Parts: sequence; C-alpha cells; structure tokens
Amino acid sequence: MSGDCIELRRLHRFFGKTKAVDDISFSVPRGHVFGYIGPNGAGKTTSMRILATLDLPSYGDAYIDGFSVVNDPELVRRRLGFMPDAFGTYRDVNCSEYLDFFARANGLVGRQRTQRLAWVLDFTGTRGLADKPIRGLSKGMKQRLCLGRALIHDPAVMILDEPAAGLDPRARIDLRKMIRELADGGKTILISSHILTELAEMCDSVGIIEQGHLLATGSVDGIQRQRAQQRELTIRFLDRIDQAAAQLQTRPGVGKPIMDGHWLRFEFEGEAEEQADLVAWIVGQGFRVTEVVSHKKSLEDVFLQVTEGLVQ
Ligand SMILES: Nc1ncnc2c1ncn2[C@@H]1O[C@H](COP(=O)(O)OP(=O)(O)OP(=O)(O)O)[C@@H](O)[C@H]1O
Repeated sequence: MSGDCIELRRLHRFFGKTKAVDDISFSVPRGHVFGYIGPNGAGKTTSMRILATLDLPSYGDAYIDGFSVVNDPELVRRRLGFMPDAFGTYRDVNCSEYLDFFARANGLVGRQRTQRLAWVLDFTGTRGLADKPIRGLSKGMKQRLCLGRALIHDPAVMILDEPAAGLDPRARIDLRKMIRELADGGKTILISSHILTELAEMCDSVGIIEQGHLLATGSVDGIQRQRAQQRELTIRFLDRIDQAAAQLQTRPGVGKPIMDGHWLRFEFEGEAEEQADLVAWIVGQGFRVTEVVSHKKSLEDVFLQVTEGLVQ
C-alpha cells in the first residue's frame, strides 16, 4: 500500500471559546517522519489526542491508514501506536510486565506475544531492564519503555507527543536513530516538539502550529529558504556613519539600519552575491569600511519569525 497514511481534514476542536485546533489540514505519506512543532498551548496535544481516538473533533475529520477517527476508531486503534507526553503511574510493575500488559491489551497471544515482546525489548534497548521496576528508571529509559509500549502491536502509524522533552543529548541521539529506523522500515510517524531544531534532522517534513493554526508546512529546508532569505548584515565604518545609513537605505533589499557606535546593523534580503555587490557599492561611494559581519537566519530565528510567540 502507498499514499498518505495520516491525514487531517479541516480539523477543529474548540473548548468553549478556546479554539485549540482551528481548521488544520495536512497529510503525511507512508514511511515519512512529520514534525509537529509549536509553542506551549499551540494545539499539538489536542490534535494528537484526536488522532489517537482519545478525543473527538468539533468539526472535520482525520484519517489513519485510510480509516476515520470519528467513524472507525476501533480500526484506527489497531493501526496506531500513541506515546503520550506523560508516562502514567505504573510504579510497581517491572518493564516486561508493563509491556506484556499492553501486548495482552492489544490482543497478542501465545508465541506471537512472546516474540513481539522480545523484539520490543531488543529494539528499545530495555532488555537489561526487563526485571527492574519502573519506579527506578531514568527519564531516558522511561521514554524507551514508553516507545516500546506504543510499538508493541506493530502499528503502521506512530503518534509521539514530545518524546525528546527532558532527554540528555545522548538519549536524544538514540531516540532519533530509533525513529529513523522505524520510518525506514515503513512506519509513518508524527512527532511533536516545542523546538524546531530538536526535530529538524529526523523529519522529512514539518508543520509549524500556533494558536490552533498551521502557519507553515513543508520540508525544513524549504521553510527555511522561504522564510529566511534575509540575512542580518553588520558593517563597521571608520567615519560618516550617518551618511552611510542614509545611502544604504536607498538600496534594494536593505531594511532599516540601526546605528550602534561605528556599527550599522540591518536586515538584507539577498544571497552572498548580492551581499558582495552591496559591500562593493558602499566602498565605491567612498565610505571607509573596516569590518563586515553577515549572519544568516538560523532555524530558531525562522521558528521565531513564523510563530509570533503568542500563547493562548
Ligand atoms: N480539556 C481541555 N479543556 C479546556 N481547554 C483545553 C483542554 N485541552 C486543551 N485546552 C486548551 O487548548 C489549547 C491547546 O492546548 P494543547 O495542550 O493542545 O497545546 P500544546 O501545543 O500541546 O501545548 P504544550 O506544548 O504546552 O503541551 C490551550 O489553550 C489549552 O489550554
């Protein structure tokens, strides 16, 4: 089978006057990792809970592997592994009991259950912890176990709510590897985060959400190209900085310059070639330039530019 494996169609979810999800549509092709990114209160968890059939939309629908979360929640659940952002309270059971419980809850029996359990313990690197109680586990190990729980019935689609939150860099790299491996094996994965850079490397595409709206969607490179043609240029002049500022403002692509001592800082729309031409032009006008610093907008700058930092 091919085609889109996750699809949101005009999804809405209102809580009284709060529009937690306000007309969101996008789709994720089979085998892709989609990063769902937005600040606190953006509507990520609400939409993921609807995808996981834990809540219903106010309007619109979503499809998992072609099945509607509204009309066919049972069929959706069989195809879906959900990793919530909170672990739940299972302090006194050990890791293999925990996974075994979810294997049984998903209807796995006999040899099939034993084999699947062994595979999950190996894949998530939790075999050594099989007999350890959950209460003693580190955050990183709990996240592995939680991923294992979402994987236990070998779902086609995985919805992971902020799995990288609170992990140290090593655990984050391990998580990234596991997610890539699952996607390469054909699973379709939707993963959320507050932080674009946290997901950029592992995602085939991302959607940026704020106040229930999808503000941008596409590949990370595409969004960055679209939004960040702007560089920030800082030029240090020996003298006549006022005149230089006035002259620069007449040039195409130059934003309003800000003066700081001998430095002039401004946004500039253009690639390296246009930048070199601008510097040559200003020197050609007789201004004495001592230093030029060019700063291309980072992914974080782009994220801050796309979202306005508004929280409901
Ligand atoms: N059950 C509920 N009742 C009332 N309001 C809710 C409910 N669930 C979510 N909200 C509101 O909906 C909005 C979106 O919340 P949601 O948890 O989906 O955001 P989020 O992007 O997951 O944020 P975070 O990153 O902080 O988890 C927020 O304003 C939140 O207060």
